[in-house]
Amino acid sequence: MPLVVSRARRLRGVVHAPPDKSISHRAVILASLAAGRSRISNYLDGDDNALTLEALSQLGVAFTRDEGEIIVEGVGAAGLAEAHEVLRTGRSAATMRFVAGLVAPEPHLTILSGVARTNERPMARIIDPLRAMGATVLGANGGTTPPLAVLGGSLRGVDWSLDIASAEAKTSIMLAALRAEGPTTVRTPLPCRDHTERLVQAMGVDVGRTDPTVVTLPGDRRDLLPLDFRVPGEMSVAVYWLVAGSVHPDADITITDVCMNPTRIGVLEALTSMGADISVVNETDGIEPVATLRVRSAQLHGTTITPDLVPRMIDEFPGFILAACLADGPTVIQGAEDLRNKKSNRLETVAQEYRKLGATIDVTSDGMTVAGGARLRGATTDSHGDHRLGNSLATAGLLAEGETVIENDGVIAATSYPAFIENLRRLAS
Ligand SMILES: O=C(O)C1=C[C@@H](OP(=O)(O)O)[C@@H](O)[C@H](O)C1
Ligand SMILES: C=C(OP(=O)(O)O)C(=O)O
Repeated sequence: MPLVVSRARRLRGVVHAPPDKSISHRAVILASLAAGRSRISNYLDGDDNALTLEALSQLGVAFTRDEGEIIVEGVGAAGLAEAHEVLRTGRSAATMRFVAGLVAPEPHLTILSGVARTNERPMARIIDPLRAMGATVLGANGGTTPPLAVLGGSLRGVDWSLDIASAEAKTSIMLAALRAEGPTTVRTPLPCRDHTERLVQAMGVDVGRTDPTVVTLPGDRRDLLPLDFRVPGEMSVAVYWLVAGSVHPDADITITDVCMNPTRIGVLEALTSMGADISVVNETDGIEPVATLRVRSAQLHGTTITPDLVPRMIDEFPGFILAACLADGPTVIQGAEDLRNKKSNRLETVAQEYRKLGATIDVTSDGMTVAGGARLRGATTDSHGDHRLGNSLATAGLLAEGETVIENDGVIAATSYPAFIENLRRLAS
């Protein structure tokens, strides 16, 4: 059913950020390799994360689940079982990339297949390094896209330079490297999310991190220590309220439990540079830092997002661009060409859908120019099956005149934010 959102008279209240999708994937995958029982609490109840659990179960990992808490029985030195059916990865590229790296050190055949858009997403970034480590990995389109077939075995460590700052590719290589012979080094052109590094370190591995773009793992088939970990809330969904709270003329919103990992807070830097009034309170540290954010109405002005900031706000663009549409003056986004490779082609789909609401956006080869100063009017829009676009369009509906309709195939609630619609209605009431 399409979601219909009307302009909010004001936006007030406290919302709790739902669990981080990326960290949820990583926590259960790493726990499956531990020698013993791990406890992961606040696991995201979303479609992508359910597929990661389904894949682990097919690989012989036992777990029990009670609401958001998952007890994972790690396989340790015994290793994973061979899956007898294709592992379904649905719309989740993270599941496909991570599980391919996880199974590569096993002498097993694993087939991974997604749906529709996922089967167009680039996989050479994991296929090439996993092959260099000794796995046989096949993909469609000359070894560049899903479905994937991984025939694993004994791997050797590599020194691999990714030509894109992809944390999913880095994690895929790191998962293979944990059980390879000898050390592995992964280099990225810019710093990108480091959740895997933090969790692996907490599980007893000596992670070498002298530079934020380089990570080294020792390899040599070590067991990981079990994990007792609570997944923090996600910045990439807090962004909807940070943007709505900034650009709505009568707003005061508090968002609790937001992960403040420095590799994820680029959008705070971007919004603050545009004049946003966002305060960070109660910051606590742990494997991941967490804080409460309070945002109040402010007049935003356009900015330039330079390539170095892009990986640190990569999933926030669909929401951030709404702020750019309503700021005074133009915003230029550079170095963001990989947005074409997400759950939708986010340069094209985001521009196309905000234009329907009255925004002026020129897409460039590596980003876009957003004119700013838009007067948004409700229209019928489409999420293109991409939760972050769907949730951003619903957020735009709070600011546009009249009614905004979002065709969304259920993704608005199902992928990353089960309570999104309830939270949106409550803030606007
Ligand atoms: O590491 C991760 O969990 C993710 C990294 C990013 O993808 P890339 O690695 O493709 O940039 C991001 O867009 C994705 O939603 C999750
Ligand atoms: C791109 C995303 O996820 P994935 O790469 O796992 O499909 C996302 O959720 O924004």
